[in-house]
Amino acid sequence: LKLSSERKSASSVSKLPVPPGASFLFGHEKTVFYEQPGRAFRNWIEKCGLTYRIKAAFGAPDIVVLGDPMGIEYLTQKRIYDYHHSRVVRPRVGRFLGRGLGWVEGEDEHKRMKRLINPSLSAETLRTMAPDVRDAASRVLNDMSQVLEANNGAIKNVDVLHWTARAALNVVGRIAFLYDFEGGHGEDAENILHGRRRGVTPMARYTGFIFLMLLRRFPILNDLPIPAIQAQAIARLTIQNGVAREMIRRNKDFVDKHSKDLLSALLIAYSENRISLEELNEQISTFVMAGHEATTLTLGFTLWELAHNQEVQNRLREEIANWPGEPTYDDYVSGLPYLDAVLNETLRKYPGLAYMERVATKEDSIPLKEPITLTDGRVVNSVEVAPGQTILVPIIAIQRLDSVWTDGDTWRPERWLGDRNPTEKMWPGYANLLVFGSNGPRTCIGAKLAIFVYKIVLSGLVTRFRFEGTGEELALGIASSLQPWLKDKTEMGPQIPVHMYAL
Ligand code: HEM
Repeated sequence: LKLSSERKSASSVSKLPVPPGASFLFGHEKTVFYEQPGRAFRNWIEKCGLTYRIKAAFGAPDIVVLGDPMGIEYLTQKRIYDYHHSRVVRPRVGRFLGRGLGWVEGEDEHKRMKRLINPSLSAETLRTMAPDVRDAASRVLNDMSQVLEANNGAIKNVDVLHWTARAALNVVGRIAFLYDFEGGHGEDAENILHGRRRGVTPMARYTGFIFLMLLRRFPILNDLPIPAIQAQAIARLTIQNGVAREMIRRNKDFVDKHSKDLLSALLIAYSENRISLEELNEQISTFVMAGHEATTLTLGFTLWELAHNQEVQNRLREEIANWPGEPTYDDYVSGLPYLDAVLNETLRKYPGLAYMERVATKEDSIPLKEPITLTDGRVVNSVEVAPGQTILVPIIAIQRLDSVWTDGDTWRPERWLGDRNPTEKMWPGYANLLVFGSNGPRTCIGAKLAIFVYKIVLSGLVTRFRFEGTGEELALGIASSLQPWLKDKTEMGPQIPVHMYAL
């Protein structure tokens, strides 16, 4: 008792500014959920500053909303091992991806897994894989060309996620797992992609609010056989019960010790008893899922924006078409500035992980760059938190702040060219965004691969095809990752419709 009251008095959370409008039952969380992703947090940043607290639903303890760049840097780079995934997020990561690198907690275990996987996703390895990435992407692009040819060069209202998912899965299968997903049209690929779709159906979203709130309050619900929760596991189980076993069966006796791909690295570790069969399976599902999903959506959002910005589309096509020969890995990293601007702008406006949520395991003092005025009038430049404190980094809100980006909701790649306003360089992380995390130990390990695959696939798409808008409107939502639904047609599931023409 003594300990807990000491901790309580050390925390300054109850004195943080709090926005108006909390409901008795749902706190601020209902507003967060029903507005477009990030919108509520942006409004509250304008009222309360970069760091404040919100009331949680069902009387759960207040949540600290941390938008301060120094605070985020401190938490994610210096102290990330003291801030764990919450009891809501962690089971969800386990269900969607598996109990692999994204799920593990504890510095030693996490570092051990990272050491095992890092070499397979390094720039050095990716450099050698360029021909395979190109080849695996071409397989899907060729399929698209054929479908267009069969339709006299034009397809109206095509869901581009159908194709970007197949491209991303086909590439990750080939280069990370020596596995042929048959252009994303094989039975395995269909099962994984179909399973994933079921996991993020609008059903999952609309039952989602009450669920999420109840889960926060009663994490034990995670273990009950609730359909919307179980649906999140379908794609992972498809992998673990089929594809992963097949990958292991085919390759375990022929591992090339010099091979740099992820499957070989995992199989070598397994054969040397450094990892268990269970871990092998969990890592495979983690990397098949994480390896294609966010890339699929980022490519999809890009095509949506290009379809609505013909000038950008033409300029991008021109830059790529004018490149002599095939760009190498390094050319893709730094030689095509407009392609890079299109990528950054899409990552800024549509971060796959819209909100990052962590829970303090220790008492801590989080330093802040922007001082805050507490409700007792004191001006401070740190937040004192107690163990168990939930902290939410509103990534999508930060990346769209008008005070930083001027027109935060506008997709405008040009903003990335030339000198940028210094305020745009405030946040730590890739391109001063938080889209891959923020350069700390738990930052996205697949970022280089994702960027490379994105650039190769997008280059192929815009040099072969032209995209136009359909007149539909997108309504973004969150089902663990940022999802595109169609306005007033959410029951149709996530999709990005465009008209597509052969060039
Ligand atoms: C555009 C594509 C991608 C985006 C936006 C993205 C975003 C992120 C973010 C924000 C995190 C940090 C999560 C956190 O700290 O809570 C993360 C972690 C992770 N990502 Fe990615 N990711 C992408 C692509 C990939 C790819 C291609 C792979 C695999 C090849 C991958 C594998 C992972 C893994 C395993 C983690 C967990 C890392 C750890 O906890 O140490 N991601 N990703």
